[in-house]
Amino acid sequence: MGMMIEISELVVDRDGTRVLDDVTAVVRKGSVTGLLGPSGSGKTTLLRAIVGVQRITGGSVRVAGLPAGHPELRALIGYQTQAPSVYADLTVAENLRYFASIARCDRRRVAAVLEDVRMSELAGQLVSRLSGGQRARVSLATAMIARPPLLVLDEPTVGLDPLLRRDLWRTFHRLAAEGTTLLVSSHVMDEARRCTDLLLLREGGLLAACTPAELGDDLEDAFCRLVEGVPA
Ligand SMILES: Nc1ncnc2c1ncn2[C@@H]1O[C@H](COP(=O)(O)OP(=O)(O)OP(=O)(O)O)[C@@H](O)[C@H]1O
Repeated sequence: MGMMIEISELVVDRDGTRVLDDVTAVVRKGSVTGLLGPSGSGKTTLLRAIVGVQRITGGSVRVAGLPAGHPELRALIGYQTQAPSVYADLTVAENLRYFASIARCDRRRVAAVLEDVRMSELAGQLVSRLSGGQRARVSLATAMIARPPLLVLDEPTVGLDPLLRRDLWRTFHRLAAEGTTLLVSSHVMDEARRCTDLLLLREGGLLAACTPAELGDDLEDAFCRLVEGVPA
């Protein structure tokens, strides 16, 4: 299996502070890779570097064989930031139709993607009248509308109840089975179990690249030990 993302000796400084320090990692095509780490460990910054919106100090980031930020990558990557990026004064469906037209994709995708995020019943609702979790799901749907081969999702399950969370992870795996690569950040260690591959960050450094099975049964404990540098 080929690599969708190749990160080599990546260094990022933000406002004079080293935020990522010598990160080398890969994301396999077709994987559901979890990017996990405590708050402030650099997850968002790493995702930004992959999407090509982060100035980097050193090293390299390549996506589908091209340098991150290359114009050709724009159509290949769906990015969901932590801040829901949808229009409050439009309905759910209007938002999706708008993003579909920008991405020049078939409007018939709107119904399918709303079903994916379990928002079909609220299609006619104004976004300003949605809950935070519902708004986040509309935002996720906009990232998925054009069926990009790579989805980069920054904490997509924050604020969702367990059922929705489970549904979304099922959707992620269905997309992966259809050939999409997903890179999903989370600070909830429990979600690590749902990933095929894991990248663990601590204080801007890559702590481990492994599978959930390699961490053992008690993920929370394994993670704390890794972060604290305690031998298992
Ligand atoms: N715009 C910025 N300018 C300077 N430093 C920043 C900026 N944004 C974030 N940082 C710093 O970079 C470090 C990593 O932040 P980042 O947002 O990448 O972490 P994170 O792991 O995504 O955290 P969280 O889970 O809380 O979102 C933090 O120490 C943060 O203070």
